[in-house]
Amino acid sequence: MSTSVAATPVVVAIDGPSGTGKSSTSKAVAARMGMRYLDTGAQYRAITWWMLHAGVDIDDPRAVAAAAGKPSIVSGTDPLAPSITIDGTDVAAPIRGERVTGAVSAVSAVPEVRTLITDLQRSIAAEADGGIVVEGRDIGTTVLPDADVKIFLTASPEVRAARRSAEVSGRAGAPAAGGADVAATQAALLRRDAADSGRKTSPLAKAGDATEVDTSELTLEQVIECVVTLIEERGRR
Ligand SMILES: Nc1ncnc2c1ncn2[C@@H]1O[C@H](COP(=O)(O)OP(=O)(O)O)[C@@H](O)[C@H]1O
Ligand SMILES: Nc1ccn([C@H]2C[C@H](O)[C@@H](COP(=O)(O)OP(=O)(O)O)O2)c(=O)n1
Repeated sequence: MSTSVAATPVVVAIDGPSGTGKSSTSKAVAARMGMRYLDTGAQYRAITWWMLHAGVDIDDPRAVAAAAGKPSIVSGTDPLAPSITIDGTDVAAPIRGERVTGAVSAVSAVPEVRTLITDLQRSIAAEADGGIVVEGRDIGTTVLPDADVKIFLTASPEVRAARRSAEVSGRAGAPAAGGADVAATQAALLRRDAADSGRKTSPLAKAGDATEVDTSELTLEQVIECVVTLIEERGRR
């Protein structure tokens, strides 16, 4: 098992669409290598939760922009116990609900929201003495363009939808996902991909210098090993 790879803190950017394995891989890699971990999607979800909670019309970009600076988001970066609060409220569970998932692309497309959250992400990364794995959609392209290692995870829409459906139906009290549920999940994923890739400000995109890893046919352990190897190779250069 690997520990720290270099004397200087390593910054790793992991981007890609939903269900490609960003969170699972990033957490495991950070834990194994003694690094911090930042889930930037959770930050966009948290501000979306707050907007909905505060009654902001999320379909009105000017209203979203005007409210964006009001709440305070705090991300805990321990990969074994990541946390997220907004104005002191623990929102780790409610930000995964359908309402937030359906609204997050609209809120995260607003430039004022992105500027505030990007600044927050950069300051968290700058404070991570032992290095950090940051996962999201625009980390390699916009947030941390000088990251030491950049990875772009992909997987087929069918595989991503099956993973998400299994995850949701595995939650306490949830029914097992059938074919129709997987098809609906896939349609929702593709809609969100289109919105996230099509927005004007820092869309979901692979950085030119990122290594693309298709996880469709790989186990989670194989993806983790692949990322650890890429980080170790970077450390030896
Ligand atoms: N390579 C893989 N093989 C099988 N299941 C995976 C793999 N990577 C992730 N998963 C599972 O797929 C689901 C979505 O993974 P997650 O890491 O949340 O993706 P993302 O952060 O890209 O949306 C989780 O239930 C996770 O355990
Ligand atoms: N760096 C990021 C991270 C997430 N977002 C937005 C776009 C995504 O659809 C949402 C939610 O991201 P999240 O990583 O939680 O999504 P999944 O868990 O992969 O479904 O946030 C973003 O715009 N930029």
